[in-house]
Amino acid sequence: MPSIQPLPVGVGYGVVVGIGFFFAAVMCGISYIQNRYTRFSTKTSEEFNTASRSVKPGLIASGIVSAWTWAATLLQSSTVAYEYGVAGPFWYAAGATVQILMFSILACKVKQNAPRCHTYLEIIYTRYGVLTHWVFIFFALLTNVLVSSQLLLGGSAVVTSLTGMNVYAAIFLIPLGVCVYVVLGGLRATFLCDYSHTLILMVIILYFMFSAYATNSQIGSPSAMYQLLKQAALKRPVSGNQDGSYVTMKSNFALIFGVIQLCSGSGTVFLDQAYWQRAIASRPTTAVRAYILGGLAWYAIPFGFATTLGLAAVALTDSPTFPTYPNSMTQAQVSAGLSAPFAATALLGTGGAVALLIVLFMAVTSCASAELIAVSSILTFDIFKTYIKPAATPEQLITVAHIMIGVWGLVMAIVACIWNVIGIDLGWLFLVMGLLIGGAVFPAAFAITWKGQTKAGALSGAVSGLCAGLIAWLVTAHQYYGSLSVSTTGMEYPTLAGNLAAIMVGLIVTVAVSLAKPEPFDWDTTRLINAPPPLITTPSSGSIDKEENEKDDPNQNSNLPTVRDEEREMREDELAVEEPRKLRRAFKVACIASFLLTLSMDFLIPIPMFLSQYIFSQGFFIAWVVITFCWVFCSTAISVILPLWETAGFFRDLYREVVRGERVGR
Ligand SMILES: NC(N)=O
Repeated sequence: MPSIQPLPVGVGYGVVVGIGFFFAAVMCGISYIQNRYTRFSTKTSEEFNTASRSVKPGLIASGIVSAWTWAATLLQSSTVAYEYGVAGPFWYAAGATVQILMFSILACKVKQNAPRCHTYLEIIYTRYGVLTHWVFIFFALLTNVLVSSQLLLGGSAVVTSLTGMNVYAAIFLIPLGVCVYVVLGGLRATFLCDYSHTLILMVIILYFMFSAYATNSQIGSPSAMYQLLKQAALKRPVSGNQDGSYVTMKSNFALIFGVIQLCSGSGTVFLDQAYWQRAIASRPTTAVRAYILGGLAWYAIPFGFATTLGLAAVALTDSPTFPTYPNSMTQAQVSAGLSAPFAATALLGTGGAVALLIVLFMAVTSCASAELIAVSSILTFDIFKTYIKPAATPEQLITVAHIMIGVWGLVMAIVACIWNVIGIDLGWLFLVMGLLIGGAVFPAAFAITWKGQTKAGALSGAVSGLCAGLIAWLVTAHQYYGSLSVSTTGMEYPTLAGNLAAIMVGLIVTVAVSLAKPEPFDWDTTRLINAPPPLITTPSSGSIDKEENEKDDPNQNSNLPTVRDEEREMREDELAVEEPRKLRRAFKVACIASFLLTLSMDFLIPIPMFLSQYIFSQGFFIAWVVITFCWVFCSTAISVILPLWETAGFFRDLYREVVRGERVGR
């Protein structure tokens, strides 16, 4: 791949290895504090994989933001901004936010119908048995392998392009530090590292935004950006956009991209254990709030980043500071996701390149940590515990979970190498992913939301969706372009056809087959997943026996104020779980909020702007940029300030315990 290197190779190794191991050291410290001063020990399997189902909504929202922020969220969103103008970031963000909002419905249903599951595949196994379980394990792991390898593909392309670091070294070294810190900390500590990654991400996005729209000598204001985009449209008009303009929502290819994004994002959220794991880790009463907040906060990341760097790449292409000057970017560079790194370098020189490298590394590692622990849970609970050793002890489960994190780190690196060797880039993989997994989206979602779905419906929906997606994709590529190659199969129309066919056939077949031969089902079956045996006094009985609890407490610290607060919250959570009707209100909120927000983001705002063929005036563009800034600030408040505010009491108690050695409750 063509590369232009503003940074020395040592910076590449420094960021990839140095920051990775810095976070591993931070994780050691966090795990020590957690084991010493909280009720939750990282040495127990339940805590390692589910964070004891006790995480508050701000931290869950921050974890959702960080898991859903891929390398592509920064790179591909900037690519579509570079290719389609303002409509690209809009559709990237709107097309991939709605799935997180919709997932709030599933999060609530998990708490109501399977409150003690570790993975969504346990629900499939309990409802539909072994064959369907294996089919959905296939779709789940396919989703994880696509997402994980795509992270490394995009991340390594940029590291190599900016520093000249060997691409294969980058692919293997990026996950190394992440594996170490996930093994050390488990899910809860991963949330805390995710939080710090999100904080850095937000600061750097704001750094780029203020540079491009306020201080930079080459652009420096929304009106200067507007004028530069107008000039760019005269030299390089956008095909399919109204008058070739970069500042219009009337963009045919951006709309097509938005539809692909909607389909593919549905697969990569609904079939990725990482998002179920965040729902499972949530406190039952706040899971819905966490997903709505997480979705709204995430929207600002691709929207703010690409409205800045993607458009800056268009505006600065003819500037001597642009790395490819006097040429434009080649198609290979665009598809590899290099418009954002080139724009950062053109805007801010070496500082911009370093900031871009760091923000990208944060995105890749925080999402990789979510993928590692998600896959480790599937391999541990759905394969090892279900089929290899059903009587496994918690110690054996946690050992397997640790080993599987290493195994998956290796798998993701090997698959990313394969993509590199056969010439698959980020852009191709991004458009094709959804059609491979889309068939299983509705069958998986219905497994927890619709008691009318049958085993035959789930199985036939997923498999026929996959077949339909593959056929529609390949036939359309052949019909339109006369041959099947990496280039023709990565074009907009074939990938659109494949994505739509997979998801719609999956939906229609699962509903039709289930309704054709209904089978009775009661959610009590799934509510029993991992339920404690009767007659044993546990916190879930609603009456915590303090002595028993202290004996079981692996940290032996139950007289600490921090621990007493945690126990009180656990009692409240157990009551909510025992009485699922209490979650009905949350379910209503999830349905109303997610449908209204989806309707606004994907229809009421963009479609009239598309149909009216409106080209932004300078004033409208300025307002657009102001809204972008406001959204990024709100997102920072949700994902950075809210978790701090929620845990202020815990940190106050912790301070007293650590500094004053206090051990009695208030
Ligand atoms: N997570 C995404 N689709 O950027």
